[in-house]
Amino acid sequence: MRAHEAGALHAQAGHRGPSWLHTPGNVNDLVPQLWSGTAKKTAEGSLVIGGVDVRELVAEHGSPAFVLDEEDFRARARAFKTAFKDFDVFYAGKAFLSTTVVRWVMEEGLNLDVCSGGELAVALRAGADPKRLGLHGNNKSVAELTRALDAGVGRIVADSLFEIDRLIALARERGIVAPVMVRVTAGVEAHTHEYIATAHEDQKFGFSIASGAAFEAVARVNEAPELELLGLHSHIGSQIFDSAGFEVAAKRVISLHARVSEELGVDMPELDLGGGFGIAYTTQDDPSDPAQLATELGKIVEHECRAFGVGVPKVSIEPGRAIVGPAMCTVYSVGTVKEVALDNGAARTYVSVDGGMSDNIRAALYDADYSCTLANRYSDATPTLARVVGKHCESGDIVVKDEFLPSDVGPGDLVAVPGTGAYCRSMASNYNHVPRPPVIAVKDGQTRVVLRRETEDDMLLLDMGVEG
Ligand SMILES: Cc1ncc(COP(=O)(O)O)c(C=O)c1O
Ligand SMILES: N[C@@H](CCCC[NH3+])C(=O)O
Repeated sequence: MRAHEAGALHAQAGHRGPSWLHTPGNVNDLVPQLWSGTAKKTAEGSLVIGGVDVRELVAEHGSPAFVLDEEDFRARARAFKTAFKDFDVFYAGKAFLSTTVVRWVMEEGLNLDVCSGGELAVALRAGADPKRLGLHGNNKSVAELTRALDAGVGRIVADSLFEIDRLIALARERGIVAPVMVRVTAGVEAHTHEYIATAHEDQKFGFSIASGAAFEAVARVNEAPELELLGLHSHIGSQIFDSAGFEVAAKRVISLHARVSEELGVDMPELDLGGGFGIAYTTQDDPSDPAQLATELGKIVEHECRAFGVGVPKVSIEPGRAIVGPAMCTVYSVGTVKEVALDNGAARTYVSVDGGMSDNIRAALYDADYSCTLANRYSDATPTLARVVGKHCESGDIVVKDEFLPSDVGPGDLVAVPGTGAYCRSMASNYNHVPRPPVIAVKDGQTRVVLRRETEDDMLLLDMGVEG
């Protein structure tokens, strides 16, 4: 099919014709930048990742399933570690965490950022060195803080005055000095979805630099003998492509760093610029690679430190999505297909799969875009503009808003969605009592269950009304 015919197809579907879609001509091919490094299509059209054919993976483990490309995950972690050689790199576990992943992160020489007692428990259970852990959160409980202090976590990122007081009290009780960073808000409007931007003034995280609250918090930590002031922490948001936001944030954060040095006489040894580096969900997204990011961030920090006349502290970053996002895809089975007439006389093909918003809430929550491919066979049927939807009792249960799929897609086919490693399994729910899918690592033709599939029995175990 030619481009003008593709345009006609868009028009037919009443669609404004987004340029990120696969062109119908390559509907059987993968768009390499959206997939993990080892993903490829066989001549028969089936998707192979880590040397494992997803048809066999589904035959053994069922669907839906998250497929985690171990080599790709490790390569991305290593790329950050290598590029940011003068920085510390903390993998942000909120994107996806399991004990296996903690071990990979540690083996690749990265540190780990956790943001709850649960994530901390996974890290400790995996045998992570507590000194290489950082604990975040705007409302950490006393139990979480206690556990972190008792474990000897390397840094606790303080987010409120109440928490600073709690840390002082807990450290005093234990006769220890707690290592603390102070989370600040730089007042940056990051160019991302409102719900995943975190450095504008009107939100719950951190202490405002502009209002003076951040300086007061730093002074409070500094004067407490029970606390060791490590430095400032700033995270401007997630899925960000433009380094301008980091630049503005770094300027404001380093200005505060310099003020602390001048007025309190303290040279804080560390500075954390957070995570947030965007990935390609569609061909419209053009992310920077770690080497570019490292060069840009390194220059920004050096320039600002020189401008403010302070030494360059040890800088750290916290990428989550950029490491695990592209390393995983989700494989679904198609259950049913419907052609639905639109008001304008056009039609839309709804392809229903066996998962949905319970394993990927991002389309419903952030209007996120994804792409997909037919994963079990080659098809030379005419491409049709399809919407991939889940099985939940909710019309917003959309997995992929628009994608070309062969028009003969039907029950029993497999559809794979790339880029689902970050904030999909980790934000999964049991909505409609649909069990959460497993995460299956693949490497060198072998599969390894990283998280097993949830069962109905797992869910019923919580139901105290169950008799017998
Ligand atoms: C404090 C902090 N660090 C790191 C991250 C990881 O962000 P991303 O996965 O976008 O790299 C987040 C999440 O947005 C965060 O809140
Ligand atoms: N959960 C968000 C990212 C923000 C998470 C951490 N602050 C997403 O899926 O994009």
